[in-house]
Amino acid sequence: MAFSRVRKVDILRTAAVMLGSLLASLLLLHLLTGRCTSAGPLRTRRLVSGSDPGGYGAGRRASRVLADERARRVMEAPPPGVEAARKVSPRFAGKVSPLGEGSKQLPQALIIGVKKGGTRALLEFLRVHPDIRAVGAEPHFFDRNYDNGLDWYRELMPKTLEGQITMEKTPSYFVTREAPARISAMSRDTKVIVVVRDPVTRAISDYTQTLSKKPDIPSFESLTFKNRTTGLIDTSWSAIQIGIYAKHLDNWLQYFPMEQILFVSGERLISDPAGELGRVQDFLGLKRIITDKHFYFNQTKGFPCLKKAEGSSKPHCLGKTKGRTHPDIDPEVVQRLRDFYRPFNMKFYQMTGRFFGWDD
Ligand SMILES: Nc1ncnc2c1ncn2[C@@H]1O[C@H](COP(=O)(O)OS(=O)(=O)O)[C@@H](OP(=O)(O)O)[C@H]1O
Repeated sequence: MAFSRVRKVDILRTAAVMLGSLLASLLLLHLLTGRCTSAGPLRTRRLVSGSDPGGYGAGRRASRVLADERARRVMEAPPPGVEAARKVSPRFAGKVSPLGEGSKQLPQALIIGVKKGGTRALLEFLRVHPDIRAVGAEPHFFDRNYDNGLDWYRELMPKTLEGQITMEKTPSYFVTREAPARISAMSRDTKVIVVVRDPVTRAISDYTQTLSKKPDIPSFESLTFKNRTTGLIDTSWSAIQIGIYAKHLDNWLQYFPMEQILFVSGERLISDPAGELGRVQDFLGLKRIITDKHFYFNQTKGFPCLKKAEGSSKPHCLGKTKGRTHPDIDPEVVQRLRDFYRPFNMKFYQMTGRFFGWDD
């Protein structure tokens, strides 16, 4: 009797110990799972904007960590059937390479204009940033090639790692009526950047480019006016039309809030490239990696150049077609154009909240 009571106590004690350790294991398992889930996706911004003051090194290290993260995600990817069943937004539908070197994404940021504003300089400078990947040529997707479809467009893009920003520049988007609606249909979150320049110098620069291709065109002065004697400006001439920034911006504001549009001063991009690049990096949510250390002023070219271009250790200035000598234009015509643009410029300063100083 006594013996069987002892046995019963033993059995109960053993059962209690087993139950206890089972509960402890369950608790441990719960804690571990909870921890993994709450870690969530690795955010690039946190990685690149950490306190490591390593400049380029920090950015590259961040990209390496991101590559590891990408590899981990590929390893953890659900079976193909499960993934296919998920509704994937077009932006993230790029194929992931089995080697983990990235995938093509639709751009999250675009340089939309203006023609002759300094768009090439801005893109070349931005490409130095380790978290920006950009296509070199102008895709002209939202104006000329829209019928080719988003898959065609995505295919043009360079591969990116998680957290890197894909960009392209096509300066004609700013003046293309359909562009904002189309870009918004791709993604309402797209960030757009407009490099603006004094509309009078911009018009002359535009004309200089056309003249270099077709030396027989009429003079700038004669193209400017519908009727020179009455002084009526020909606003249908694209060189003039493009500079009515307030009008084009109105169209963009139908689709994008002002916070998603950044205006870069084409003049300051030349006089203080690092300053303007600082604003652009902030706008894109990137660490300010491109600083004045990256530029030098090339006296022969008369423009700022990169000490090291993207993927090279050599200094790099833009090509011969950037920074052309402009023909002399009749000062009276220049003055007439200044008078013409002044009210539009004032409206544009008001709309953007930035004074560009073209009317001093
Ligand atoms: N760093 C640097 N180097 C050379 N050129 C520079 C630079 N920064 C701005 N710019 C100005 O860029 C003007 C050309 O603008 P875009 O690149 O937008 O032209 S285009 O629309 O792509 O044809 C070009 O216009 P032009 O001077 O009339 O040729 C330049 O004034």
